[in-house]
Amino acid sequence: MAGEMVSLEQCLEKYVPERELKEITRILYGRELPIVRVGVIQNSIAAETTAPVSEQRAALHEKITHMTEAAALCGVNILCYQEAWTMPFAFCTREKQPWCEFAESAESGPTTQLCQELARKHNMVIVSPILERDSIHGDTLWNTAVVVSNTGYYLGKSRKNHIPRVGDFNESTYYMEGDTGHVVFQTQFGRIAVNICYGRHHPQNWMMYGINGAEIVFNPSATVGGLSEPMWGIEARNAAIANSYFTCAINRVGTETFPNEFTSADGKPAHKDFGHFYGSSYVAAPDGSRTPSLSRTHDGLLVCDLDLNLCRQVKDRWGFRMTQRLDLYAASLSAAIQPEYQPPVVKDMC
Ligand SMILES: NC(=O)NCCC(=O)O
Repeated sequence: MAGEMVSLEQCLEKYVPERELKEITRILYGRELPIVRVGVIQNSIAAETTAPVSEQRAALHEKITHMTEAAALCGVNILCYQEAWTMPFAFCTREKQPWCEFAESAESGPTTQLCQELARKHNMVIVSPILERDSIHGDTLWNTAVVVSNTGYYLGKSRKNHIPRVGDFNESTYYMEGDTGHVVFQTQFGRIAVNICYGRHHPQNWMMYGINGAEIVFNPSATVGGLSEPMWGIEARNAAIANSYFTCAINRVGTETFPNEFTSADGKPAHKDFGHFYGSSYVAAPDGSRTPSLSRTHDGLLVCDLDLNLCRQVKDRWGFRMTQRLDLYAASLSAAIQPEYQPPVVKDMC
């Protein structure tokens, strides 16, 4: 009906000054729940892998800028991109050039600068996983997630703790296991952490982010159907349950073809691609619920509202943290890593 009021809230927002509106909202609806709107982006590469490095990166910068604008229109507070989002996942080739040229400074490289601009413009925390070059420490390379605050400030970085040595994931010749531990970033929208890709197979890696207080753990990934798809829906979801926090699993999409053939060291013919990156990004909650997946084949932005109160509510209900027995495992693990360790196996001698 023409002239009909759309909603009470819209009317209040239009006419009541901000400070009074806060108080009115509290009286009408009770205390403000810390709902956080999270976005995750999965995407294919944006140029041929034979194009100059600067062109490939610029094309991805452009694509992700547009997708970030879409996230901003949805009111996203925290946005995370996929693993090594500025480049094709070229580590399968075992060639150093030109792929190492994608590496850039976590603190001041062009990608962090772009994220700072976007974060500031959209009042959004951005998690940006890149190939890092650390020129302070001997020009070393790392697989790193940069976290930029919603003010555009560089908050810090978290490096990939577990490096795959499986199938065509030959990453260990490019960078070493991360040395940043299990850092948690206290942002304006919640405490977040980043468990990069292969780290999702290690329950103790997820566990440490929980111990350090994370409420949301992002898992930016690059993984292919032939290898990990049956595990995909289980691991991040199980981590959310086991650690009483939210998890966001993000995988790239598409098939990336490289100029030179490589083998998978399995006696099979050489080939030029990794297989299909199956996307299927999703978000899981501490109570075991989860969103549907994004597409297996298309770029996508998943937007999800998280009530961070659920972390404590699930802790109180299930008591997984209270019953965790870290003392027991600390002692058992300290013993198990000793060279002279004898597993307590009771043998039937009859
Ligand atoms: N990028 C990466 O660590 N991939 C490893 C394969 C997997 O964990 O599924």
